[in-house]
Amino acid sequence: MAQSKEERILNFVLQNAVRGDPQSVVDTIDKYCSQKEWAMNVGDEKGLILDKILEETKPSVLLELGTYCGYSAVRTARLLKPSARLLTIEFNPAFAAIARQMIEFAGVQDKVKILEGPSETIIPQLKKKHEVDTLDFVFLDHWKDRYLPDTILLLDHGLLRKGSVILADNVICPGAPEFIKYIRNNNSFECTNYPSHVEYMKVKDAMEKAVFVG
Ligand SMILES: O=C(NCCCCc1cc2ccncc2s1)c1cc(-c2ccc(F)cc2)cc(O)c1O
Ligand SMILES: [Mg+2]
Repeated sequence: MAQSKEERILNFVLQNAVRGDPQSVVDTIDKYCSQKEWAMNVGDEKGLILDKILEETKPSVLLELGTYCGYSAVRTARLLKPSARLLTIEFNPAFAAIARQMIEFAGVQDKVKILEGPSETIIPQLKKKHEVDTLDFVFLDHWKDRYLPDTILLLDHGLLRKGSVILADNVICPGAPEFIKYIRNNNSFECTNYPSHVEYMKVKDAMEKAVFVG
Protein backbone atom coordinates (compact mmCIF):
# COMPACT_ATOMS: atom_id res chain seq x y z
CA MET A 1 0.00 0.00 0.00
CA ALA A 2 1.43 3.41 -0.93
CA GLN A 3 2.60 5.39 2.07
CA SER A 4 0.65 8.46 3.12
CA LYS A 5 2.36 11.84 3.57
CA GLU A 6 1.76 11.48 7.33
CA GLU A 7 3.48 8.07 7.34
CA ARG A 8 6.44 9.58 5.47
CA ILE A 9 6.68 12.36 8.07
CA LEU A 10 6.59 9.83 10.93
CA ASN A 11 9.21 7.60 9.29
CA PHE A 12 11.50 10.58 8.71
CA VAL A 13 11.24 11.36 12.43
CA LEU A 14 11.84 7.74 13.48
CA GLN A 15 14.98 7.66 11.29
CA ASN A 16 16.35 11.16 11.97
CA ALA A 17 15.20 12.44 15.36
CA VAL A 18 16.44 11.42 18.82
CA ARG A 19 14.08 9.08 20.75
CA GLY A 20 12.92 10.77 23.97
CA ASP A 21 13.95 14.24 22.77
CA PRO A 22 10.82 16.28 21.93
CA GLN A 23 12.80 19.25 20.61
CA SER A 24 14.53 17.01 18.07
CA VAL A 25 11.13 15.63 16.97
CA VAL A 26 9.78 19.18 16.48
CA ASP A 27 12.91 20.27 14.57
CA THR A 28 12.88 17.13 12.38
CA ILE A 29 9.21 17.56 11.39
CA ASP A 30 9.90 21.24 10.55
CA LYS A 31 12.92 20.20 8.45
CA TYR A 32 10.90 17.60 6.49
CA CYS A 33 7.83 19.81 5.98
CA SER A 34 9.81 22.89 4.93
CA GLN A 35 12.15 21.01 2.56
CA LYS A 36 10.24 17.95 1.29
CA GLU A 37 6.44 17.98 1.75
CA TRP A 38 4.27 20.79 3.16
CA ALA A 39 1.97 19.70 5.99
CA MET A 40 -0.44 21.56 8.27
CA ASN A 41 1.66 21.58 11.46
CA VAL A 42 1.58 24.86 13.37
CA GLY A 43 5.27 25.08 12.39
CA ASP A 44 8.32 26.88 13.73
CA GLU A 45 7.25 30.54 13.33
CA LYS A 46 3.78 30.23 14.91
CA GLY A 47 5.26 27.56 17.21
CA LEU A 48 7.38 30.23 18.90
CA ILE A 49 4.19 32.25 19.59
CA LEU A 50 2.60 29.10 21.07
CA ASP A 51 5.72 28.51 23.22
CA LYS A 52 5.68 32.09 24.57
CA ILE A 53 1.98 31.98 25.49
CA LEU A 54 2.43 28.56 27.17
CA GLU A 55 5.39 29.87 29.19
CA GLU A 56 3.32 32.91 30.29
CA THR A 57 0.22 30.80 31.13
CA LYS A 58 1.93 27.77 32.79
CA PRO A 59 -1.20 25.63 32.31
CA SER A 60 -1.91 22.34 34.12
CA VAL A 61 -4.98 21.12 32.15
CA LEU A 62 -4.91 21.68 28.39
CA LEU A 63 -7.15 20.77 25.45
CA GLU A 64 -6.08 20.73 21.79
CA LEU A 65 -8.54 20.37 18.93
CA GLY A 66 -6.86 18.90 15.84
CA THR A 67 -3.93 16.59 16.69
CA TYR A 68 -2.91 15.74 13.10
CA CYS A 69 0.62 14.17 13.33
CA GLY A 70 1.16 15.31 16.91
CA TYR A 71 3.55 18.19 16.17
CA SER A 72 1.83 20.76 18.42
CA ALA A 73 1.09 18.13 21.07
CA VAL A 74 4.83 17.30 21.29
CA ARG A 75 5.76 21.00 21.08
CA THR A 76 3.32 21.82 23.88
CA ALA A 77 4.09 18.83 26.12
CA ARG A 78 7.85 19.57 26.02
CA LEU A 79 7.12 22.81 27.97
CA LEU A 80 4.66 21.41 30.54
CA LYS A 81 5.42 20.71 34.21
CA PRO A 82 5.44 16.95 35.06
CA SER A 83 1.94 17.03 36.61
CA ALA A 84 0.33 18.87 33.65
CA ARG A 85 -1.94 17.01 31.20
CA LEU A 86 -2.80 17.66 27.54
CA LEU A 87 -5.95 16.13 26.02
CA THR A 88 -5.87 16.29 22.22
CA ILE A 89 -8.84 15.48 19.99
CA GLU A 90 -8.43 13.97 16.52
CA PHE A 91 -11.31 12.63 14.42
CA ASN A 92 -9.24 10.95 11.69
CA PRO A 93 -8.13 7.48 12.94
CA ALA A 94 -5.14 7.35 10.55
CA PHE A 95 -3.85 10.70 11.84
CA ALA A 96 -4.46 9.61 15.45
CA ALA A 97 -2.37 6.45 14.87
CA ILE A 98 0.52 8.51 13.47
CA ALA A 99 0.28 11.03 16.31
CA ARG A 100 0.29 8.27 18.94
CA GLN A 101 3.60 6.94 17.56
CA MET A 102 5.03 10.46 17.25
CA ILE A 103 4.13 11.29 20.87
CA GLU A 104 5.57 8.01 22.19
CA PHE A 105 8.81 8.43 20.20
CA ALA A 106 9.18 11.95 21.65
CA GLY A 107 8.71 10.49 25.16
CA VAL A 108 5.81 12.76 26.16
CA GLN A 109 3.13 10.04 26.29
CA ASP A 110 2.71 10.45 30.09
CA LYS A 111 1.51 14.04 29.57
CA VAL A 112 -0.60 13.59 26.41
CA LYS A 113 -3.81 11.66 25.82
CA ILE A 114 -5.30 11.42 22.31
CA LEU A 115 -9.11 11.32 22.21
CA GLU A 116 -10.42 9.97 18.89
CA GLY A 117 -13.66 11.38 17.55
CA PRO A 118 -15.40 14.60 16.56
CA SER A 119 -14.91 17.55 18.93
CA GLU A 120 -18.66 18.15 19.22
CA THR A 121 -19.08 14.65 20.69
CA ILE A 122 -16.01 14.63 22.95
CA ILE A 123 -16.21 18.13 24.47
CA PRO A 124 -19.49 17.30 26.33
CA GLN A 125 -17.79 14.18 27.75
CA LEU A 126 -14.70 15.92 29.17
CA LYS A 127 -16.00 16.46 32.72
CA LYS A 128 -17.57 13.08 33.39
CA LYS A 129 -15.54 10.74 31.17
CA HIS A 130 -12.13 12.47 31.25
CA GLU A 131 -12.16 13.94 34.77
CA VAL A 132 -11.73 17.53 33.64
CA ASP A 133 -12.91 20.32 35.98
CA THR A 134 -11.98 23.42 33.95
CA LEU A 135 -9.42 23.99 31.20
CA ASP A 136 -6.45 26.33 31.66
CA PHE A 137 -5.52 26.38 27.98
CA VAL A 138 -7.29 25.47 24.70
CA PHE A 139 -5.51 25.30 21.32
CA LEU A 140 -7.93 25.49 18.35
CA ASP A 141 -6.41 23.95 15.21
CA HIS A 142 -9.17 21.82 13.72
CA TRP A 143 -11.90 22.65 11.16
CA LYS A 144 -11.98 26.44 11.07
CA ASP A 145 -15.79 26.53 10.96
CA ARG A 146 -15.81 24.52 14.22
CA TYR A 147 -13.84 27.13 16.19
CA LEU A 148 -16.96 29.15 17.10
CA PRO A 149 -19.43 26.31 17.81
CA ASP A 150 -16.82 24.47 19.89
CA THR A 151 -15.95 27.62 21.88
CA ILE A 152 -19.65 27.96 22.67
CA LEU A 153 -19.74 24.25 23.64
CA LEU A 154 -16.83 24.82 26.04
CA LEU A 155 -18.74 27.72 27.63
CA ASP A 156 -22.03 25.81 27.82
CA HIS A 157 -20.34 22.87 29.57
CA GLY A 158 -18.65 25.09 32.17
CA LEU A 159 -15.19 24.14 30.94
CA LEU A 160 -13.74 27.69 31.05
CA ARG A 161 -12.85 29.67 34.19
CA LYS A 162 -11.63 33.25 34.77
CA GLY A 163 -8.22 33.34 33.07
CA SER A 164 -8.69 30.34 30.75
CA VAL A 165 -6.69 30.99 27.58
CA ILE A 166 -7.94 30.06 24.11
CA LEU A 167 -5.32 30.21 21.34
CA ALA A 168 -6.58 29.83 17.77
CA ASP A 169 -4.36 28.98 14.79
CA ASN A 170 -5.10 30.13 11.21
CA VAL A 171 -7.40 33.07 11.91
CA ILE A 172 -6.29 34.62 8.59
CA CYS A 173 -5.48 31.56 6.41
CA PRO A 174 -7.60 29.47 5.98
CA GLY A 175 -9.43 31.94 8.29
CA ALA A 176 -12.07 31.72 11.00
CA PRO A 177 -14.14 34.90 10.42
CA GLU A 178 -17.23 33.95 12.44
CA PHE A 179 -15.06 32.97 15.42
CA ILE A 180 -13.08 36.25 15.25
CA LYS A 181 -16.26 38.37 14.90
CA TYR A 182 -17.84 36.67 17.92
CA ILE A 183 -14.82 36.56 20.23
CA ARG A 184 -13.72 40.18 19.62
CA ASN A 185 -17.25 41.49 20.28
CA ASN A 186 -17.80 39.42 23.43
CA ASN A 187 -16.88 41.32 26.61
CA SER A 188 -16.21 38.01 28.38
CA PHE A 189 -13.05 37.64 26.32
CA GLU A 190 -9.91 39.81 26.08
CA CYS A 191 -8.35 39.25 22.64
CA THR A 192 -4.84 39.69 21.26
CA ASN A 193 -3.81 39.11 17.63
CA TYR A 194 -0.37 37.68 16.75
CA PRO A 195 0.47 38.26 13.06
CA SER A 196 2.57 35.53 11.49
CA HIS A 197 2.63 33.35 8.34
CA VAL A 198 1.19 30.03 7.21
CA GLU A 199 3.58 27.29 8.31
CA TYR A 200 6.57 26.88 5.96
CA MET A 201 5.15 29.58 3.57
CA LYS A 202 5.32 33.36 3.00
CA VAL A 203 1.51 33.63 3.04
CA LYS A 204 0.19 35.85 5.85
CA ASP A 205 -1.57 34.18 8.76
CA ALA A 206 -2.17 35.00 12.44
CA MET A 207 -2.97 33.45 15.81
CA GLU A 208 -5.60 34.93 18.14
CA LYS A 209 -5.41 34.68 21.91
CA ALA A 210 -8.69 35.08 23.83
CA VAL A 211 -8.57 35.16 27.63
CA PHE A 212 -11.90 34.35 29.30
CA VAL A 213 -12.57 37.03 31.94
CA GLY A 214 -15.87 35.51 33.12
O1 LIG B 1 -7.44 22.69 7.86
C1 LIG B 1 -6.54 22.87 8.67
N1 LIG B 1 -6.58 22.25 9.86
C2 LIG B 1 -7.72 21.46 10.25
C3 LIG B 1 -7.74 20.03 9.73
C4 LIG B 1 -9.03 19.38 10.24
C5 LIG B 1 -8.79 18.21 11.11
C6 LIG B 1 -9.79 18.02 12.16
C7 LIG B 1 -9.55 17.62 13.42
C8 LIG B 1 -10.72 17.47 14.21
C9 LIG B 1 -10.82 17.04 15.55
C10 LIG B 1 -12.05 16.93 16.13
N2 LIG B 1 -13.16 17.23 15.46
C11 LIG B 1 -13.12 17.63 14.19
C12 LIG B 1 -11.88 17.76 13.55
S1 LIG B 1 -11.47 18.25 11.94
C13 LIG B 1 -5.37 23.74 8.35
C14 LIG B 1 -5.18 24.15 7.02
C15 LIG B 1 -4.09 24.97 6.68
C16 LIG B 1 -3.89 25.42 5.28
C17 LIG B 1 -3.28 26.65 5.02
C18 LIG B 1 -3.08 27.07 3.70
C19 LIG B 1 -3.49 26.26 2.67
F1 LIG B 1 -3.28 26.66 1.39
C20 LIG B 1 -4.10 25.03 2.92
C21 LIG B 1 -4.29 24.61 4.22
C22 LIG B 1 -3.18 25.36 7.67
C23 LIG B 1 -3.38 24.96 8.98
O2 LIG B 1 -2.50 25.35 9.95
C24 LIG B 1 -4.46 24.17 9.34
O3 LIG B 1 -4.61 23.83 10.65
MG1 LIG C 1 -3.34 25.08 11.84
